[in-house]
Amino acid sequence: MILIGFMGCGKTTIANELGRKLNKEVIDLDAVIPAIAGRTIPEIFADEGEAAFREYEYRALKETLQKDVIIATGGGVVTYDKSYDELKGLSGRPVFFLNAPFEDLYKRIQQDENRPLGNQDSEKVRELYNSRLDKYTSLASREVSTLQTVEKTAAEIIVYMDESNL
Ligand SMILES: Nc1ncnc2c1ncn2[C@@H]1O[C@H](COP(=O)(O)OP(=O)(O)OP(=O)(O)O)[C@@H](O)[C@H]1O
Ligand SMILES: O=C(O)C1=C[C@@H](O)[C@@H](O)[C@H](O)C1
Ligand SMILES: [Mg+2]
Repeated sequence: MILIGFMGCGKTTIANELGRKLNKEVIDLDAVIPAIAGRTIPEIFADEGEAAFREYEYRALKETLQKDVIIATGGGVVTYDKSYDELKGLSGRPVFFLNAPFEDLYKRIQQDENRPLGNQDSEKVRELYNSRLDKYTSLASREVSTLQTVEKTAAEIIVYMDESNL
């Protein structure tokens, strides 16, 4: 399964919880990218720019989709057409859009410096969120709120998987 959604929606956290519960390997694209690029996410943004970051992210996505693992994507994966098309073309693999009100997401991402695009003033980040919403929705097999505990979110996803025989 693949988890998508804006920064701070809980993709990494929920993927790890699902991995524990389902005893399945978890791969976070934000961890694969620095391994491919040989530098951290903020370094890639600062030295090579966002376009280069999106290409690394696309390579990380393609490589990881070969494996039967739980995938936590980065918040902006949907903004790059090649990555979007890759996700759109998946069949038989559920894509969960994790979501919460923008104000909650913004609060959650302030404690972390690994998100250069999240460390801007709230109106800029809100614009980014609004510009991505349709893309998350159009890729989603199911939207799940993370305005509930991590355990409840993971349980909701597992019920959906069971009911859909996935
Ligand atoms: N109900 C919740 N579900 C998931 N995460 C939550 C929840 N409440 C608070 N958080 C917190 O939100 C923060 C962001 O979560 P996380 O890093 O999993 O987001 P993400 O979607 O992976 O973001 P990014 O796109 O930047 O990788 C974490 O500190 C997490 O503990
Ligand atoms: O929303 C985004 O554009 C990003 C989210 C993070 O997960 C990282 O992938 C990176 O900071 C970019
Ligand atoms: Mg993450």
